[in-house]
Amino acid sequence: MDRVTWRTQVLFRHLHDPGMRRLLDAHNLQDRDWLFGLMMQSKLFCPRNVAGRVFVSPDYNQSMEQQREMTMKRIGYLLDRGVFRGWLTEKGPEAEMRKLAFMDVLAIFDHSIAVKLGWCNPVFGTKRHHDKWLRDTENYAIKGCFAMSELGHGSNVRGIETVTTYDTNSGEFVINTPCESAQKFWIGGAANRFAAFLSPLTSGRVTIAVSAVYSSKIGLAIAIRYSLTRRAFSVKPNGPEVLLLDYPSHQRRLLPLLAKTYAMSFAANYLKLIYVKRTPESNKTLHVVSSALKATLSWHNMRTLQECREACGGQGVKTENHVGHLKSEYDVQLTFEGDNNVLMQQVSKALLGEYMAAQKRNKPFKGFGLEHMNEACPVIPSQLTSSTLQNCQFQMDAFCLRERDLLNCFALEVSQYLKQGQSKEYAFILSYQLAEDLGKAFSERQILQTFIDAEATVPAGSLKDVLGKLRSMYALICMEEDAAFLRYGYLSTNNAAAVRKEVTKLCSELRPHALALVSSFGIPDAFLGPIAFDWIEAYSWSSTQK
Ligand SMILES: CCCCCCCCCCCCC/C=C/C(=O)SCCNC(=O)CCNC(=O)[C@H](O)C(C)(C)COP(=O)(O)OP(=O)(O)OC[C@H]1O[C@@H](n2cnc3c(N)ncnc32)[C@H](O)[C@@H]1OP(=O)(O)O
Ligand SMILES: Cc1cc2nc3c(=O)[nH]c(=O)nc-3n(C[C@H](O)[C@H](O)[C@H](O)COP(=O)(O)OP(=O)(O)OC[C@H]3O[C@@H](n4cnc5c(N)ncnc54)[C@H](O)[C@@H]3O)c2cc1C
Repeated sequence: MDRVTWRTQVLFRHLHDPGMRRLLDAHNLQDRDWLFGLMMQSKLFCPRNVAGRVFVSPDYNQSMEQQREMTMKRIGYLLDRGVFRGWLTEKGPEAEMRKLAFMDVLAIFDHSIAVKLGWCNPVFGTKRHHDKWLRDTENYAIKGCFAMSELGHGSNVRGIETVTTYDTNSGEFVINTPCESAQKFWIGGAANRFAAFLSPLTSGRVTIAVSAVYSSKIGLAIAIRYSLTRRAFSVKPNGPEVLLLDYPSHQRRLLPLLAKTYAMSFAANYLKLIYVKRTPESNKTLHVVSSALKATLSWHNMRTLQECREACGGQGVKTENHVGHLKSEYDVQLTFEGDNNVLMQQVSKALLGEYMAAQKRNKPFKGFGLEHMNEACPVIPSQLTSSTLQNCQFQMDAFCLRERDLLNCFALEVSQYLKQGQSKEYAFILSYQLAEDLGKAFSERQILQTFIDAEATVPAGSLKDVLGKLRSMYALICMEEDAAFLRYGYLSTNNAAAVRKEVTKLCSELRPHALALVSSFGIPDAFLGPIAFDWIEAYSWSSTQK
């Protein structure tokens, strides 16, 4: 890599706008940096010096038992420094947001420690149980686990077969496993009458959704930094080789994913807020939104990591460059805490329920953000100019039109099956394609709304201008990628061509900001990999012999 590029990189590194980091991380920035520092200063987090730069990352070459042992030692180190103070015993949004911030940071270091901390100490029950168990659980004096899934049933919780009866004589619960398929399975850390019983699952879905976004950020920070120093092929004889991110094709592979990651970062912050401010009345909405975002953000993460891994070529496969390894670590998030496809059914099922209720009571739509359906149906202009395409009202109109039409079609199809004599459950199952389209439309409209809300908090200026480009990139790449826009006629083929052209234009407009945008992720250099920096130095013969 030529020195000029590298010097520019070093200069550029501090050009990221601290305001953008504040907007993305949104809360507890000082707590986050404190915890990053705690991890970077301890040998337990495997600091490694590569060409004068320190990286921290678990040693994934250790055996499972060794890795488990190291995870517990790291937890002990963090416990002694008060990281878990109040996690279970302090109530209220402030304490929960601090815990969520720490979970974000821990997940950036290692998926396993975050899962261990986030899930393996659930304490359900009433005040009596909490008074007795929470303090010792928070101090890791006792460890719990959550044994809901069974060999025969995971998604279908109604189907679990274990039977618990209370023996009044002995004052004990008798837990009976009536058959092989009832054996408890997948009990994390092992070694709950229905909605209320399931609502504790929501906290896990919130933390999975948020951690998935941070995982995407790690992948993109590494892949985009690498694409700003890696060169391949010249375009004229004896000319310099071209920087990867100067190839329009490479921009098209990474920059729409960058825009989506920004959008989903705002959505994740919104999800945390509605979670910490939950009430019994908001439980259902929280369940539906957390189901939609857990599925959408974890799917996005896997797609982003795959693209970033390929964008780094062979270097993306090396464990120390994280991207390939993150794919295997985070794949499970599409399944545990609720299979993504099953959770997306919860979304379409709830929207259908709201639709039927509004029709039955002949009242306006209320809830799940469906209030837009009480307004006049949006009209998409026949000619889409660049300024129209980048206009947020047009973008929201297009997303609302898609959601409104799909919900109407879905409800109609289900009612037709009911008229044919199908049961409600089977009518729902047969209408799965519209249900899936609707779940996607709901999720993407939610995400766009949180982007627009975050953008509105930023005063006019260069930061707001870049955010506007990112929001347009998010909205337009969603329109380009979702066949529903053409299939159901929300966009004409000419309009679709205009959308595709505008995405390419936005790639070239965002290209100059790429390094600043990934530097605003709030992830210290030590948590990235060598190829994000001076990789020739990192892999030079002299460095590798140390
Ligand atoms: C780096 C990592 C990040 C940090 C880590 C943090 C740690 C935390 C996460 C990590 C976890 C690691 C270990 C993994 C643990 C697990 O996997 S635990 C087990 C998870 N299992 C599930 O999630 C099971 C999925 N299935 C279900 O939840 C249910 O079966 C169902 C599909 C939702 C219900 O289906 P069904 O039987 O058809 O009933 P419905 O009619 O659809 O629902 C009944 C009503 O209940 C409402 N409801 C359902 N769930 C909830 C909920 N969670 N909260 C609130 N309300 C809920 C639903 O909306 C229905 O309401 P009405 O329509 O109004 O009746
Ligand atoms: C690493 C790990 C840790 C875990 N930790 C825990 C834990 O601590 N506690 C706990 O209780 N559980 C835990 N689980 C279990 C986890 O919650 C279940 O794996 C998850 O809920 C999915 O259930 P399942 O594996 O039975 O898959 P299934 O429900 O059998 O799903 C298999 C496939 O069927 C599809 N499918 C299911 N239902 C439908 C439907 N109605 N319509 C269409 N398609 C459908 C799904 O989309 C999926 O593709 C863990 C799992 C793993 C992998």
